[in-house]
Amino acid sequence: MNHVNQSIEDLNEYFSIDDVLRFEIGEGGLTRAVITHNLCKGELYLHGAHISRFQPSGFADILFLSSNSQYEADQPIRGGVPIVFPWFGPNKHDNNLPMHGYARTMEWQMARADYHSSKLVLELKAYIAPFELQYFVAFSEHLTMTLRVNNPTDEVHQFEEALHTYFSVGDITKVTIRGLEYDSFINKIDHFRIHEGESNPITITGETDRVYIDTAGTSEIVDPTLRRRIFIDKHHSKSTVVWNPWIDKSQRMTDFKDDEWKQMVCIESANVDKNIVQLQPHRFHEMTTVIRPIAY
Ligand SMILES: O=P(O)(O)OC[C@H]1O[C@H](O)[C@H](O)[C@@H](O)[C@@H]1O
Repeated sequence: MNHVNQSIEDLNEYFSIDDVLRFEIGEGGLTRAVITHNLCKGELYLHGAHISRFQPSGFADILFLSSNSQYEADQPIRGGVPIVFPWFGPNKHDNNLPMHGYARTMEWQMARADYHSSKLVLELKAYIAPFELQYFVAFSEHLTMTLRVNNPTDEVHQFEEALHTYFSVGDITKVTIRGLEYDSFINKIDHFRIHEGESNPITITGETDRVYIDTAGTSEIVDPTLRRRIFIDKHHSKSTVVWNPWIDKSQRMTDFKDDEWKQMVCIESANVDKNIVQLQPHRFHEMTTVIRPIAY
């Protein structure tokens, strides 16, 4: 189909699947896919290819979504999984460019929807010069996200990327994050100084904004309040970002409620800073994250 203007009618005609996938107008008039199958419920906005909901059967929502989120065409949605691309944080050459790049505020195009073996796979596409992007999202008992970046040019190009996943937690002060012990990190709230890794799992006791470089392993959120663990597996992601704005920053964020820091933590699968990707001509790079909740 023509991927330029995708109306709700066109999207439903080409991609809807009975009792599994439909398209509708969501918050702020933005188009979203609604996923309902026997293993999970989900939502994905074409604005930013932004997953705003993932709720496997038997669990409360896995993703945090701010009740103050704006849902405006030029703003990122606050919560869910914003895609950070092609730079992380402020642009290093031009401060007027948007924080975290263009991907999270542009309109993505639906390219494919397949349902088999209780797994719904959506493919979305976008173009951010000089890159062609494909985003594969599989909704099942797990949530699997793969960002594929293609370099169709004859030159090497570099980019940073992150799947900036907001996790919903029962009480952030009781949560521990495992899997990053002994790894040193860039501490953004301490003038970007390198801090040595700690032997204990991470606990959040204040504003936290850490970039772990060369960390390719699985992380785990242990949430005794919601009685669940969430495993975060990664492939071809060498950086991990841990973020919670805590009290003061929450009050400064207009699209975030003052007390919502208690109910969320971001664990971001990424390739940033020294792990920036140098993409050779006519090659692609794929970064995958799998979100696996387990009750306990
Ligand atoms: O407010 P945003 O542009 O969505 O950024 C939210 C956060 O994203 C990342 O986690 C960065 O490390 C933080 O420094 C930033 O505050």
